[in-house]
Amino acid sequence: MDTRRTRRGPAMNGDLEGEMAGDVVAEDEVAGMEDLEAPLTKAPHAVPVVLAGEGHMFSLDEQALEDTLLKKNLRDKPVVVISVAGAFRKGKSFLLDFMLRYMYSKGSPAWLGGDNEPLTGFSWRGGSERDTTGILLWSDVFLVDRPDGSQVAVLLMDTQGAFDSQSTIRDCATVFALSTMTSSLQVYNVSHNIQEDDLQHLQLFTEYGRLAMEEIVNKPFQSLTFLVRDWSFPYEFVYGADGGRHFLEKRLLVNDQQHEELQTVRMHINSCFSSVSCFLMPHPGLMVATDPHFDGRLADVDTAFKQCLQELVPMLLAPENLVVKEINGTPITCRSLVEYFKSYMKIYQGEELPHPKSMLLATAEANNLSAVAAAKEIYTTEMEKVCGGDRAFLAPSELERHHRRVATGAVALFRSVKKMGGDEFICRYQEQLENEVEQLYGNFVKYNESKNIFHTFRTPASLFVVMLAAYVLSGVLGFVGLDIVASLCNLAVTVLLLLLCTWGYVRYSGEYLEMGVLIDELANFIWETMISPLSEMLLGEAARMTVSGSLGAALPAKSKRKTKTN
Ligand SMILES: Nc1nc2c(ncn2[C@@H]2O[C@H](COP(=O)(O)OP(=O)(O)OP(=O)(O)O)[C@@H](O)[C@H]2O)c(=O)[nH]1
Ligand SMILES: [Mg+2]
Repeated sequence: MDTRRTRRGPAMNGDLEGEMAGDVVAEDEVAGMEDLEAPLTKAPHAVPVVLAGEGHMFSLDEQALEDTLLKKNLRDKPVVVISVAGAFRKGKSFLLDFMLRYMYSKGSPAWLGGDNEPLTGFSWRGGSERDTTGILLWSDVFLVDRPDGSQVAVLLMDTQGAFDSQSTIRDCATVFALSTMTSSLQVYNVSHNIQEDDLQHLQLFTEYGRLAMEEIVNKPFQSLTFLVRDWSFPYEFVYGADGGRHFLEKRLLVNDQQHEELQTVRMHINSCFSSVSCFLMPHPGLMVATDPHFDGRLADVDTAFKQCLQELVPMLLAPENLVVKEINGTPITCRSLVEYFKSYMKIYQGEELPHPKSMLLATAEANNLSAVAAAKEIYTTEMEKVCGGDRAFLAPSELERHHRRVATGAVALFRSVKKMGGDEFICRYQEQLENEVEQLYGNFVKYNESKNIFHTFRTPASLFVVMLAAYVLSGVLGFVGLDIVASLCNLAVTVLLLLLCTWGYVRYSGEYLEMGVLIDELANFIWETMISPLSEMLLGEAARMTVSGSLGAALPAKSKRKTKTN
């Protein structure tokens, strides 16, 4: 009997202990049928499966996940995953522990428990610092018989609260997205009201989830329930599911008078989930919210809260209300859930997904980027005026002068636009602008060079010069009797002529561009290694001769003058 007690729920209702009747069975009780006599020691507990590691990286404890889900009696059962997510310190784990009580009570009307039982299960506590980290599953997966005769495995999932002081937006988005992607029902725990920022964060996080899903189906996620805690306006919308439905209809209403921003967020939520509902929960009482010694006993909880729990928990967990997890319309078993978990996790550990950012960072980035784009636009337009398609070739020094002038103007324009993010942030974007402008200038330089007629004709000129030289050489060699070498020169003339014709055809037709590039490279090589050094040498020689000639002519005149003055 002792061992069985350890195997039952941690917050068992005394009167329910020992009862096995009903249609809900903790999985290890079924598993245990095979080896009932084996010593059973480990009490049901929360199993961390997604662990928050150093450097804001999450890792998956595959072993723990497999140990929880791949038990013989479970692995091929369709799985129902109920997750609770939302901001930190808002009673998520506390609520999950009531769900555990319900699951362990196997449908008993007295599932809520006795007045003086402390609430145990997933770790919860008072205080202002976060408690839950990563994602945890309850070690007992509950096998439930549904009214249609099918048996499903029910898994409860607790998640790290969002927006605590140690998590980045990316951390929050990852936990929320992972839990939404792997659950059939996501309970979005919000406080007091459904505010616009709650909707915006939901939009951001679900979009982050959608990115990681391979095939985007119409509705990537299943059910979403907004759970509004500490609802204070029952005179407008009554507590519970009914009031919640009316309240949500109003909150998610899309109409033409709304700003586009408000419409988009609502349409996004409707497009992401197959069903969306809402439940309005009253305040649980001051003892729950403020007493450091409160241990979860019902005696200290307000009656209205308890009444609502009696409505909420069966609404989520009663056998007839359970919805099997589906991905792309296919029901998922515990075994496939393990695989999905692994592959989703890999995507979030990789670097291919964009990093969600805080609102300020995203806005600052957007307005700095748009200022960069405007400045680049000005630079391009002004430079086009100087050396665009309809302009003639410009001397490189002149082009550079214009570049300096226009680039300075573009940077000045960037600086003059009002931007968010602070000086250091803005400087980064200014540097980016300067680099991009330099790249654009590089393109303008190349474009300008292509307009240089000498540059354009460098290839045919090089080929022609070599061809002429080979032709003359072949004549001279033939004349002195070196016929074999002369024939080789003639062959070179033919090859060069063929290359010249091919180059002309490529330029004219725009076909076989690779061949054109090869011929250009060959001609460039000839130019750089033969023609250019030779012409420089000849020009240098000619200049030297001219200078020495003019000096020679000038010297006697100078000496004449000298003698005259003397
Ligand atoms: N005001 C209020 N407090 C609640 C409610 N439910 C639970 N609490 C209290 O909120 C505190 C935090 O409860 P937890 O369940 O640990 O909250 P959590 O959302 O899991 O917190 P993290 O794990 O840090 O994200 C506890 O002191 C609870 O007594 C509620 O509906 N309203
Ligand atoms: Mg918690």
